[in-house]
Amino acid sequence: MSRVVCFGELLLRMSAPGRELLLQSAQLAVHAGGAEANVGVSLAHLGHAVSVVSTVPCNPLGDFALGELRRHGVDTTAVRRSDGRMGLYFLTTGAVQRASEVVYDRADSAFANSSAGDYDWDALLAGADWLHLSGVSPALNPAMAQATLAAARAACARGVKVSFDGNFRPSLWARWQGDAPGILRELFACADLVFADYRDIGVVLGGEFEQADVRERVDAAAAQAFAAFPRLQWMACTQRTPHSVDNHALGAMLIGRDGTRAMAPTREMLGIVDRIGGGDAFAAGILHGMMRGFAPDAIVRFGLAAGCLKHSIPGDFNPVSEADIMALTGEERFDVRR
Ligand SMILES: Nc1ncnc2c1ncn2[C@@H]1O[C@H](COP(=O)(O)OP(=O)(O)O)[C@@H](O)[C@H]1O
Ligand SMILES: O=C(O)C(=O)C[C@H](O)[C@H](O)COP(=O)(O)O
Repeated sequence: MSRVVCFGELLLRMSAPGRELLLQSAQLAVHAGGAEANVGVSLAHLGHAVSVVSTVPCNPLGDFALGELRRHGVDTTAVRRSDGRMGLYFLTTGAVQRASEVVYDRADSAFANSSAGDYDWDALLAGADWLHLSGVSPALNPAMAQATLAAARAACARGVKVSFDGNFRPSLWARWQGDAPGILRELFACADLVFADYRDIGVVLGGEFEQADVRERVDAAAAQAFAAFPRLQWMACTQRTPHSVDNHALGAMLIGRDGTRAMAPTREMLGIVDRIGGGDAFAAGILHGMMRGFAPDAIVRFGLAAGCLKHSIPGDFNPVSEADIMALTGEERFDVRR
């Protein structure tokens, strides 16, 4: 069991029922989420000691979010409570030719209005093996960009490994015209492991990757990332091919500075239930494989299977066990397990 600290915004997802348009009927389903918390919930189900560091408002919405994390075995004692509002996002799930859509309603949330000085990383990182961060937090505003950097630098300074998920959100950066490449470069420089593909590396280092094969683009991007960021050891990413809104193929790669190149065979996912959080479930699967000392091929197969399972589960979280994921990597069986 490892000890993992996840820093980021807790969100509530408000979603239209089934495949309805947003507010087509006067109902919304509510789920707790947020990129880094999603990773934390997965890792707690995989047996790790996880604590989430964040800020939520002192109101019933903040209580709900914390209750959901606790229900999934995540330690919430390091979550600050403050004035302000809960970050929300509204999800309309697509169907047929209509794509899914996310509308954020998170400006001036209690988390977005916190700052670097609110988090005592000496205490928060004591005994931690990994700190997990994502590109969502620095995209919120200048203070959160600094707070995320402070967390990453504190972990580096204390010998805590840093896992950083690119999670590029152009609409958040555009709200304040933040210098995404400059800030993300500083975060990548602190990371041991990044979840990023050639598009993320294109944003961070500039330039485009035009190789015909997507995996060759990832290889080229990884080579540039290892050259630019001496601390970086691993880059992992999925390759998604949407055949339609509900039917995607998902493959995955794990590339190491030492020349390791592991690929998981592509999985066809037909009749996707909910893809939001699939990337976070993948990230948690990769982290789990690394923390358990799996071989690179097994790590990437485990991560991909975790991400695929998430596509079958409504809500942001992927509350599945190691055995659930192993059942998929090992047997390729889809009948009832009895
Ligand atoms: N517009 C974009 N520019 C650069 N990178 C992007 C953009 N959109 C997504 N990405 C990156 O591509 C990767 C895959 O994203 P996505 O397709 O949303 O997959 P998933 O849901 O599996 O995480 C992520 O690392 C994300 O940061
Ligand atoms: O956008 C944000 O700020 C969020 O945190 C909301 C989402 O829950 C995660 O981002 C899911 O991300 P994927 O796993 O890539 O689908």
